[in-house]
Amino acid sequence: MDGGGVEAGTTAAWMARHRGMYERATRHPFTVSIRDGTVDLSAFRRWLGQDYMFVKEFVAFLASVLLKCCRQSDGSDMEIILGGLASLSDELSWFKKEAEKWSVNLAEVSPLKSNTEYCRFLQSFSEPEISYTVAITTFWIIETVYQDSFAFCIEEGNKTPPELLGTCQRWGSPEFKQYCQSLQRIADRCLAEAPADAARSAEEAFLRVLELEIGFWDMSSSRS
Ligand SMILES: Cc1ncc(CO)c(N)n1
Repeated sequence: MDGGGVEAGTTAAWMARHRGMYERATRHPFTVSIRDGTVDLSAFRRWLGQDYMFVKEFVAFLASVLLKCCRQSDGSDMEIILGGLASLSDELSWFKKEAEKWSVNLAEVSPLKSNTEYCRFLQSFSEPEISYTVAITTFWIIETVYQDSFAFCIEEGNKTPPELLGTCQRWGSPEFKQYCQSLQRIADRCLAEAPADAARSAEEAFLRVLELEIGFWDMSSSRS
C-alpha cells in the first residue's frame, strides 16, 4: 500500500462497477454549481437547514454503528468511529454558526421529503439484525460522497464563492479524506471476511446511499 492510501478492495470494485451512479452523487449539478460560482444561494440555505437536521439523525446512526462495532469487532475500529462521533459535536456547532451567518432559522426548518426518506433509512440501522459490516460500509459511503463532492469544489480551477469555501473545506480537506480512507479500509477488511449474503446486503446499502444522496442534492436545488 502506498502512503496511507487504500488497497484495491471490494469497495473500489463497487465504485468502478457503479461509476455512473457514483458520479451522479459526487458531481451533482448542485455541488458543481458551487464550484462554478453559479450556485443559487437560496438553494444553499435550504441545503444548510436540511443538512443540520440530517446530521442530528446521523449522530444516532453513528451511535448504532459504534454499538455494533463494540459488540462485533475486536475493538481496533472503535477509536476511529468514536472520533467520528465526537467530531459531530463540533459539526453541529458549525451548522448553528453558519445558519446565523446565512440567516437560516434552524428552529423553523422542517425536513423535506428526501431528507425524511434518508433519515428513515438511517434509523433502520438501530435494528440489531443489521450487521456491523453493512453498517460500517454505509457509514463510509455516506462520508465519502460529501468528501468527493466538496473536494471537487476546492480543486484547481474552482470559482467557488469565498463565503462558501469554509463549507467546502469542512468535507473537502485532506484530513477528512484520510478519515474516509480509514473507514474504507475497515469496510474492506469486514467485507473480505463477510459471508456472501452480508456482502450483497452491503452493496445494496452502498447503492441506496448513492440514490439517497442524489435525492438530497435534488431536494436542495429544487423543492421536491
Ligand atoms: C446528506 C448528507 N450526507 C453526508 C453527509 C456527511 O456527513 C452529510 N452531512 N449530509
